[in-house]
Amino acid sequence: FGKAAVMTTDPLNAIYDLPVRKYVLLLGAGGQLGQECAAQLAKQGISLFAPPRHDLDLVELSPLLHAIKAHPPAVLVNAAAFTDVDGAETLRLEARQINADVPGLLAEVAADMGVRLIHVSTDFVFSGEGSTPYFESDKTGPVNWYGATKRAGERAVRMSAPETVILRTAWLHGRHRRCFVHAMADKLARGEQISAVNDRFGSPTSAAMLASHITRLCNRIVEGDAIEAGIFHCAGIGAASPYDMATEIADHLGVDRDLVSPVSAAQRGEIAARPHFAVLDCSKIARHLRLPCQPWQEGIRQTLTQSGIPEGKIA
Ligand SMILES: NC(=O)C1=CN([C@@H]2O[C@H](COP(=O)(O)OP(=O)(O)OC[C@H]3O[C@@H](n4cnc5c(N)ncnc54)[C@H](OP(=O)(O)O)[C@@H]3O)[C@@H](O)[C@H]2O)C=CC1
Ligand SMILES: Cc1cn([C@H]2C[C@H](O)[C@@H](COP(=O)(O)OP(=O)(O)O[C@H]3O[C@@H](C)C(=O)[C@@H](O)[C@H]3O)O2)c(=O)[nH]c1=O
Repeated sequence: FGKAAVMTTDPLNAIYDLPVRKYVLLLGAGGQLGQECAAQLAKQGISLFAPPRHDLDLVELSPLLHAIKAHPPAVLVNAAAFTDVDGAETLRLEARQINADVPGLLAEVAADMGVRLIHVSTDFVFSGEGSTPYFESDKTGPVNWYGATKRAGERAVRMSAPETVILRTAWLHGRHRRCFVHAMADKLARGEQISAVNDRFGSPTSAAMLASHITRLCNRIVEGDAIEAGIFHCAGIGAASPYDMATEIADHLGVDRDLVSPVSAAQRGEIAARPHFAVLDCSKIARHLRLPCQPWQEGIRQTLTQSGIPEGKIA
């Protein structure tokens, strides 16, 4: 008496309603990239299982691995990660578990079951010491713990499931989660002065573009097309500093570029080291998978527009 009966249903049960070997299993569905992937996959009418973290914590992986074995998807997209670069320096074990151990275990089951894995990685696997864009075959050399765990994830996945498509991306921005682009746009729209790093370069990437490429790959795999495996760089084309991004945002808004003050990375006083020049060459994905990337400026404007900040709003 006095105790209410609690009915619990396993969220993983929903997998069994989907067409075996014809659906996409998406992890990290609540994240910046994951939300965009879920939206685009659903729009394409692809059968999808995209459990949020509160339904499926990847720290407890066995029920998921069991479900994949019992009812395999066509594709497993891993967009889940520990992405707090400074936080990873102290939460080392947690970062390693999500970024390296979990992908390795997923890859083992994917390979056993003949499921294609699409795994997302980062420009932070590189040291950033050079001054020319990185190719997929270039030597890695992470300068922080996040990058080290992501490189370990790449290695674990390739070892267990050589058929995996690894998409290395960079400096993601998008409409679904507050990011650098929104923070800068809000301040500039209020006429506030902002400071942005001008001695660090990367490849800012729109989550919408990356999700569109992932969706197209999923579509092809579900349809039974042969997709080349390996590492592919998939990012905004060109090199940009945060200062370049901020001035691009100012131009989009139609506000004075002088509101953006250049600062050095050293002046920001960050916890984790970051690569100085981690620009990605994205020609391989265009050539081999027929998925050309967009220039980084186009991506910034896409995110602003999709976030309800159209061009010249402030002018
Ligand atoms: N953001 C960026 O600039 C870049 C990201 N990448 C890579 O792209 C991919 C997507 O990143 P992005 O979307 O930006 O990252 P987000 O941090 O926005 O999303 C990551 C998702 O993973 C989830 N997650 C973390 N830990 C667990 C867990 N234990 N169980 C279940 N889910 C978990 C997070 O849950 P919760 O929502 O609760 O936090 C979140 O939904 C990652 O592989 C990342 O390394 C690569 C380059 C740049
Ligand atoms: C807030 C702020 C940031 N910045 C710079 C610092 C940094 O280089 C950049 C973006 O800030 P972030 O905090 O997002 O930086 P960071 O955590 O380094 O972002 C990284 O995240 C992980 C997950 C990745 O995989 C990387 O590709 C990269 O995107 O802008 C400024 O110059 N001024 C500012 O006011």
